[in-house]
Amino acid sequence: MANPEHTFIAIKPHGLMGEIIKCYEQKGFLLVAMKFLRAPEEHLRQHYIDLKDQSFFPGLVKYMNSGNVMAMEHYSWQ
Ligand SMILES: Nc1ncnc2c1ncn2[C@@H]1O[C@H](COP(=O)(O)OP(=O)(O)OP(=O)(O)O)[C@@H](O)[C@H]1O
Ligand SMILES: CC(C)=CCC/C(C)=C/CC/C(C)=C/COP(=O)(O)OP(=O)(O)O
Repeated sequence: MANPEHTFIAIKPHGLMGEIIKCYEQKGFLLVAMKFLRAPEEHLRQHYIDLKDQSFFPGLVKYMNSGNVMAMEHYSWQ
């Protein structure tokens, strides 16, 4: 099998984590690593750097930093 594509997916939990993960699995994304953590503000600023000039950027960083996220790595094959 060809080398897999690696995809990062972060979910901000609202009680539907299982359903959301299942949707990705059904689309062929294989969950290979997951970690529940609070993303540091500076990390989020860098992650969303493309959006830094958008009006919602400060709110986005604040929201994503306001509690834990489920950070996941998935493999998929074309
Ligand atoms: N118009 C908007 N108003 C408010 N928040 C937005 C808006 N557009 C994007 N966002 C927030 O910014 C986040 C990142 O947006 P982005 O366009 O980078 O999408 P993405 O799903 O992370 O895609 P990709 O990983 O391909 O960049 C979204 O998950 C959403 O929370
Ligand atoms: C929305 C968004 C951008 C979220 C980012 C969240 C974030 C900071 C994810 C980092 C995950 C990571 C590399 C963990 C390392 O775990 P490890 O077990 O390999 O190493 P460690 O536990 O020894 O540090």
